[in-house]
Amino acid sequence: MSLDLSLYLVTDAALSGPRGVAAVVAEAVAGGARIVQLRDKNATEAEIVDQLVELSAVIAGRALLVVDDRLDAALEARRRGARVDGVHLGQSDASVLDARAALGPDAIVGLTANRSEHLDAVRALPAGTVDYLGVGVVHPTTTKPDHPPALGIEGFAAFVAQSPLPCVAIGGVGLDDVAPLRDAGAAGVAVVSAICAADDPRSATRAFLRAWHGTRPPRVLSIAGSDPSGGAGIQADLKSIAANGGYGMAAITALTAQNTRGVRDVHVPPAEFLREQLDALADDVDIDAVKIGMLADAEIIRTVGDWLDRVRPETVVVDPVMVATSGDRLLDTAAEDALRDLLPLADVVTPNLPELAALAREQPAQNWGSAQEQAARLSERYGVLVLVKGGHLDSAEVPDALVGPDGALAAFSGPRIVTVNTHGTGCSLSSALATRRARGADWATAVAEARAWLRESIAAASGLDVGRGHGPVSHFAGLWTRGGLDTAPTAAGIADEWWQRITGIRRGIDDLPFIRALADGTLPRDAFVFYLAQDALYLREYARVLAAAASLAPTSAEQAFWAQGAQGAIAGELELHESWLSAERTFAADPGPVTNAYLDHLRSVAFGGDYAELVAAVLPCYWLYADLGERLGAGVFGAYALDPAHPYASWLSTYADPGFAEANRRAIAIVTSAAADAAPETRARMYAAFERAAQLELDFFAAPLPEAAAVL
Ligand SMILES: Nc1ncnc2c1ncn2[C@@H]1O[C@H](COP(=O)(O)OP(=O)(O)OP(=O)(O)O)[C@@H](O)[C@H]1O
Ligand SMILES: Cc1ncc(CO)c(N)n1
Ligand SMILES: [Mg+2]
Repeated sequence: MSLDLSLYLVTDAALSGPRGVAAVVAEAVAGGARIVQLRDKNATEAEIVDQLVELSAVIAGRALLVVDDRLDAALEARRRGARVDGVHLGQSDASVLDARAALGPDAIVGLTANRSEHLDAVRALPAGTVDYLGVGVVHPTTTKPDHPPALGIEGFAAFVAQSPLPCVAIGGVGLDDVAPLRDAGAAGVAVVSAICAADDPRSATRAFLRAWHGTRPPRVLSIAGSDPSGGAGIQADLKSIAANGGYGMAAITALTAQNTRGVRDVHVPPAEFLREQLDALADDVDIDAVKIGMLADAEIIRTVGDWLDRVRPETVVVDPVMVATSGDRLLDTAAEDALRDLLPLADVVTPNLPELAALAREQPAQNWGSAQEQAARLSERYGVLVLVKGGHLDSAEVPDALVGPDGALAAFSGPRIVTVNTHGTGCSLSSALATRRARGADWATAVAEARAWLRESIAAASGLDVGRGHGPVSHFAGLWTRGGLDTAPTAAGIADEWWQRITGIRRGIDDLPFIRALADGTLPRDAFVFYLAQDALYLREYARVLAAAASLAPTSAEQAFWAQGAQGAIAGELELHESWLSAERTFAADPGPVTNAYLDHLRSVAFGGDYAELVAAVLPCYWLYADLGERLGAGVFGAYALDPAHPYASWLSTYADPGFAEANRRAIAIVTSAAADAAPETRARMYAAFERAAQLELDFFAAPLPEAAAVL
């Protein structure tokens, strides 16, 4: 193990209290202490040997173990099989030369020093005799009653500047001293009472380490599967960690063949190789946080659990990848049991609703309140915090809650972003959470920060245009924008986003009684004729608006397209209307309130003279009718809609016509290209005009048949 002196624990039996030195050492090492000095001036040689044997077992190779002064005890403990890495000697203790000779070249030999003559003596020694100097006391302390005058931070800095060896600051070191001592050149800080007397030595140790590492990016390890599409798995984890200020590493548990539309195959390398990956890292890198994702089977899960139990990283987040988007369970029973056994080794587990139910061995919660109660039971049972994710709720808001054994500790919510690009959101959230925590945030703050980053990434996902299924989030969108690397969204990405953002409207249209009855032919004739009469009035004005778009078009091709659209609205579609309304009566109806509202919207946008905004406003009429016509013509609403004997077959065939579909594709391309080229604020106005028109399309279909309608 490398000589990491950053957090050097010196034991004190009295301060450790009834729980004992070994318990304090176990917690401090779990908190990240990487070197421990057993120091007990009152113990006998035999007692020191026994303590070294006990501490060696407790530390289990996760930290270096040295003993203060007692060279013989170190040798005896080694003879009894203990791992004792070295000794720390005072100026009046055995000579460092004897210690080096007795312990060998790989041992750790430390020496107390605090005067310039001590440095002269060290310089006179053969190179490699002493590995580090313990320099203090920094402040007056009771743990070393006979200490020399305190150096203070400045005195320590002056001494370090003269020292040929790494210097560990010792004596009265408190949390506030850590950064100044580090900045003064310390190789580490030796802490006694601030950890030995702490109620929670693990947290106290972590606090010292956070103070020592300051803004160094946390080293975050993802233990997960590979997703070649980059949206989930270790690929998403590494991007999420980096985007949230961490240094990402990854040990791969499984290889998947997947894309934005699903998983085709999974290959699971031998668990032993995963162990090799994990040990290789732990032997070399101090890992600040671990995020655990896809673990394919029980053996893989147990391998990770054994490693976690040995290494005890400061932060562990488990994202239980147990249920596929399709709802299929991804793990067999043995693996699910093994995953439950892993939970006590984690700080937080981040299940979505199906995964929460699976872990709790209960039915899926039917509402958000019961989901949080289920999470509290899981938290209580396994001693782990639960970030229950509400993304799968069919609600306009997307809630998440950080839940402990007594219920929600923090609740979060925000409007659902209407998009299909949510592949890997769970992976990304959990990795961001682990990173934010490792940067020093408390859990609730870390969740809030991770959510905010993820929201920004989801919202920007349409700009990536990756795959034709559920696309990935844009992990660096915020950084790209703030760094001037803003990538304008693509036309395809905008089409996807706009279409998704009106999902509610589209579902609303499909659910309308008018549409249902139109599809199955049960729509009363007078209701249909009323709709057609209003539509005729609408189309006559719509044709004028399209002509206005033609007059504003920036290219002749677009001018021709909109002019042709105007002609089609008057000739082609009205032909249908005249067949029902008779030529002389086609425009006889009075425009209803919705007809007026829709035409007012189009006219006001046309009057504004902004071409991009105007073509966005006319697009829903193309897109929603083409979509409806295509699905009716495909039998989505029932095969009867395809029957030539259908009472409204002429309407259905007009909007299922391939020519209309082509015109729609062309209109989408023109509008979304204009949006992609537009400034963000213009793009926002375009979308607003588009969404307003889409809503008016729904209102138009839903317009109730007036009691005394001038039905023709
Ligand atoms: N459409 C959305 N709008 C806003 N936030 C979202 C949306 N979808 C997901 N999120 C955020 O992402 C988090 C995780 O997403 P989700 O609920 O899909 O988890 P998951 O099912 O585990 O994801 P994955 O399939 O990647 O594992 C949610 O808790 C929520 O915070
Ligand atoms: C490798 C991998 N891990 C996690 C998920 C969950 O999104 C996925 N799709 N692929
Ligand atoms: Mg998930």
